[in-house]
Amino acid sequence: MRTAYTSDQIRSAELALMARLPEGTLMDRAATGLAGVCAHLLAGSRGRVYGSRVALLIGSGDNGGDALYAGARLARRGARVEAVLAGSRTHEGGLAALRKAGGRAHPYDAARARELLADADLVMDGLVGIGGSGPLREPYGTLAELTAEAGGLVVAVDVPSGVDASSGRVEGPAVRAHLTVTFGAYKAGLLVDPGATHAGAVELVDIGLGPFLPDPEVAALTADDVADLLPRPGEESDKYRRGVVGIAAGSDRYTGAAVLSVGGAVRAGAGMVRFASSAEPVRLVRARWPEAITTVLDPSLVLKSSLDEVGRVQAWVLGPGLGTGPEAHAVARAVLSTGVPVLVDADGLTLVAKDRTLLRRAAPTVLTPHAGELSRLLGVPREHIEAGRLDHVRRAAAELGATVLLKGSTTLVAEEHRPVRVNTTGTPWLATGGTGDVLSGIAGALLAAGLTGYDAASCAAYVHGLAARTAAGGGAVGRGQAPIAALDVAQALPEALRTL
Ligand SMILES: NC(=O)C1=CN([C@@H]2O[C@H](COP(=O)(O)OP(=O)(O)OC[C@H]3O[C@@H](n4cnc5c(N)ncnc54)[C@H](O)[C@@H]3O)[C@@H](O)[C@H]2O)[C@@H](O)CC1
Ligand SMILES: [K+]
Repeated sequence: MRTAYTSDQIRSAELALMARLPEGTLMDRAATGLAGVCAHLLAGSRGRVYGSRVALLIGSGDNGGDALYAGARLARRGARVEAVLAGSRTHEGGLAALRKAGGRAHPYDAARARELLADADLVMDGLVGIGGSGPLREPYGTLAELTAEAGGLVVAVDVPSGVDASSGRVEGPAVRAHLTVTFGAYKAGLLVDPGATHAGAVELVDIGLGPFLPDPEVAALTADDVADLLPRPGEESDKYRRGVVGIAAGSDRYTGAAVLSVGGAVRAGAGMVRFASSAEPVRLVRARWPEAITTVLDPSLVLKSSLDEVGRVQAWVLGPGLGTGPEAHAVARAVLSTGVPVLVDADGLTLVAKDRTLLRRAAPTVLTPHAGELSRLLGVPREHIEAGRLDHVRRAAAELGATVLLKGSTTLVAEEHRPVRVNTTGTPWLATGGTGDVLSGIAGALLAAGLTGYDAASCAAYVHGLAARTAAGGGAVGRGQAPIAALDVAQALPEALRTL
């Protein structure tokens, strides 16, 4: 499990550790690690550190101090290191070390800074770290924007300046780094968008904080964690014990979502899929997934809130392509009044946004909105959700009394009193119609197998992202990949699952 923390949590741990160590030890560890990573990068891009050009952007706090000491180490190895002093003050020890090692420092000047950045093989962003708050003030904002024109690699020190370390929020200009070298522990804002995108790859330098860290605010499952959580059939398993998932999806108008959701469930290993809908989606699901047991729902029975004709299930998926009219509402009421876990997606979310009483139930509920759907559920503008994904997914879980999986470039899963789980798999190719329907089926199959809502949602997100990468051609994004269709993701599930 990769764990991540807020700035306050890191700061308290640092204070506890610092009290046990001689002054300057932590900064020395941080700067040594930072210089090592930068030297490695320079050796990779230029062949050697000697003679390479390094620009340092230095703010007034200890983040600048880290960059200055690391710059001094690179200068001692023959790099030409020049620092732009942007703050009202500068870390004295760091500045002295840089000068002693032959590095140079200049007061901020926009034209000069632009030249330095354009010429540098590597830019170190030491403007602000975990001490930053609010949008970057000048001249930091301008410098952050200038890093976009930098000719070489941009390395953020601890946190990309302009990114809120605790939440990943970005308000105004912010550094976009190729790599962020972070100290002691991951900051939550490095794993959650938009912060995660600004951070680029993240490298952790151990400074000994481990024993002093509290419970994390954010966690990311690794492949091993997911492999441990995924159900595997035993000798005495049969299709019922492996989990029967009911899927109430599709309508005569929207049929594809049903086929995709059923596909996700079948391929993710459901013991059995029971599909209930109107005649046309049932016909199409039978044609595409003969494994599914189908029922054409009789509207009069649904209006009486009876789903007995469908047969027993251990969990329901409700919503993809269901429509939002009175009949869909009746289906939603019938499904949500059962005593089994229910995953609500797509049109199901629109229905519960209009009628929150549907969510008054004792069994677990998992909601899987994207930002637009969450905006309707919470009555908050979509832009606010996008800018503060971590805060809003937490709020939704508390307010709606459900496990909430917020889809997007970094998918988040929140449940009250648990760390928010952030998904690390996936690919930008996933941003295509129907992939969410496949996800609903995967998560439904895992719920039916007995995973908690929290584990089912986070494992489903992981496996879905992995299958998407597999379908696209491997890796996150880059050459050698091709666009994918939603059904490709369902089809790639077995190959992806075999790697776990
Ligand atoms: N505390 C520790 O034990 C360690 C801290 N380290 C480094 O120290 C950093 C934290 O240092 P500090 O607490 O000095 O804080 P920072 O250096 O992160 O930033 C604080 C300074 O930035 C200014 N500032 C804050 N928000 C701003 C904004 N929006 N625009 C412009 N200026 C802004 C503040 O006025 C203050 O001068 C960490 O991120 C890490 O890089 C490391 O050396 C490891 C050990
Ligand atoms: K920084």
